[in-house]
Amino acid sequence: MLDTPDKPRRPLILADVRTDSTFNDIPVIDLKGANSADPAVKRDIADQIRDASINVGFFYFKGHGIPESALSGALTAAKHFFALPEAIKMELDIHKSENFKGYTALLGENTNPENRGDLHEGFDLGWEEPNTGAVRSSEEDGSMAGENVWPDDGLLPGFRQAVLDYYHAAVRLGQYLFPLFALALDLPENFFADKTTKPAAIMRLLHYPPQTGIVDDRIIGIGAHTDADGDTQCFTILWQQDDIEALQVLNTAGKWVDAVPIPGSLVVNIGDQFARWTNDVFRSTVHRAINRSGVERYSIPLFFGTDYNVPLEALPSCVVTAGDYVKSRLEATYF
Ligand SMILES: O=C(O)CCC(=O)C(=O)O
Ligand SMILES: [Fe+2]
Repeated sequence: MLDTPDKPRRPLILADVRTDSTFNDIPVIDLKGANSADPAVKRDIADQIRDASINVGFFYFKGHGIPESALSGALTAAKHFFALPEAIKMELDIHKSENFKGYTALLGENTNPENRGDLHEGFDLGWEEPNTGAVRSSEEDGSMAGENVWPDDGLLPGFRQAVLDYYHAAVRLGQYLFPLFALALDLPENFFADKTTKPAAIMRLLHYPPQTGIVDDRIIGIGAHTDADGDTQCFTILWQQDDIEALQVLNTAGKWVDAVPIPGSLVVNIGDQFARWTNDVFRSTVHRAINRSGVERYSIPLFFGTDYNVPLEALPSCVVTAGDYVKSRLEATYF
C-alpha cells in the first residue's frame, strides 16, 4: 500500500502497530527488488521490515548481494586467526587499545552481568579506508576513533584484506538498508542520508568453542543481551555459519526461539538506538548464543549506527501527543 501525502498514517504508537500474539518464527525477507523502479515493490519490502522490526526485532535477509567469496574469505580468515597461539593473539589484547580494537580472550567478556563470562573469543575492528587504511578523526568517530590493530601480515598473509573486504561489503549493505528502514518508519526515504555519512560500524569476528554435556547457564557462548554498546546501535548485520545452530531469540512469552541458520541469508536485528529513537516502536530483542553443536562455531556481527554526533530525539513519525497516547491506551483497553 502506498502512502499519499493527503492521507498520512497515524503516528506509529506502539499500541496501534504491535500485534497481540508473540512470535515463534523469525521472518525471512527477500531484498531482491529493493532497487526496483516500481515504488510498490519497495514499499512491500519496507512493510515487511516494519512488521518484523516492530513485532520480532529480528529477521533474515535473502538476496542481500554480498558475494559468497567475501563471506568465505572472512570465515577462513577468522579460522586462521583464532587458531594462532594464545600468546600471539594476546599481543593484540583489546585492553591495550584505547578504542576497543583487537583481541578478546575466552571468558574475557561478560555480556550478561548475571553470568560468569562468555565462552567466545573475539576480534574487533572499526572503519578504515579500503586501500589506504586511513582512519577517521576524533570529530568523526568520537571516542571510538583510532587505528585498528592487525596481526603481522607475515604471520597471516591476506587476513587484513579478507576481513576488510567483507567489512566494506557489509557496511555498504548497512547503508543500503537505511532508506528501507526510513520507509518502514513512514519517513522520507532519504531521512537517514545526512545522519549516516560516517556511520558507526564496529565488526567482530567471533569464535565459539563447542559446549558439550551439561551446560551451566551462567557460562554460555554469549549471555542474554540486547545490542547496545553505548546506544549507538541501530541494527546488527550478523553472518552465522551454516549448519550450526547456536543463536536464540527471546520471544515475548519468555521462550527462546532458535535462529536456525538459513544458507545464503544474513540475520539482522534491531539494536537499542533504534528502539530508543522510535520510542520503542522498533523492538531491540534479547538474544544469546550457545554452541552445543560439538564443533567450532564462527560468526561475524557488524553493529551499525549513525554518525556519532547525531542527536537522539524521537523520530518524527514516532512522536505522539499526550492525547494520542492516552487514546491509544484506551483503545488497547476497550478492544
Ligand atoms: O554469534 C551470534 O550468533 C550472536 C552474536 C551477538 O549477539 C553479538 O555479538 O552481539
Ligand atoms: Fe548481540
